[in-house]
Amino acid sequence: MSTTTRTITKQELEEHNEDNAKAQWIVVDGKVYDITDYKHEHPGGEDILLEHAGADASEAFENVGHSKDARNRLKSLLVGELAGYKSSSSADETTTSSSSNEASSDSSMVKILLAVGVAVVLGGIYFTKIAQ
Ligand code: HEM
Repeated sequence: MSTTTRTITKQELEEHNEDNAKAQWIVVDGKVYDITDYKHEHPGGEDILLEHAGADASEAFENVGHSKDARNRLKSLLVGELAGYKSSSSADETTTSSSSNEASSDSSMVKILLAVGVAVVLGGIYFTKIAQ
């Protein structure tokens, strides 16, 4: 049985570069994929995959506009997740995860409290003016 949820350090990833005769890995969107066997089958060629071995290929992968088929193929090559991965694209700003939803609901609570505070102050000023 393979362990698909393994966490891979940047150092471990970098060791699996094109000079590693045993296994080469690439990263797409924070996930590490084993291209050792797949590189021979890749329709875009072996060299282009090896160029990104041991590194993040997210941008290159997206730029090609790979099909759904290609994305499905990725799943079968998964080794694990890259530790401490931060997306270099802005894609994660538009696709909200449940954790960022929590964070944004926190900040909208602060906005509501601020709005109520401002309303109370303005109301207070208004009524003191009226009372004069
Ligand atoms: C393990 C990761 C990758 C997988 C599984 C993969 C898979 C595929 C597949 C299935 C195709 C055929 C077209 C399609 O279905 O979209 C393809 C084409 C292509 N791939 Fe990848 N790819 C990977 C990574 C990359 C990377 C990192 C590059 C770097 C630029 C790349 C460059 C290309 C190019 C240029 C083509 C077009 C080939 C042509 O139409 O002549 N691929 N890839």
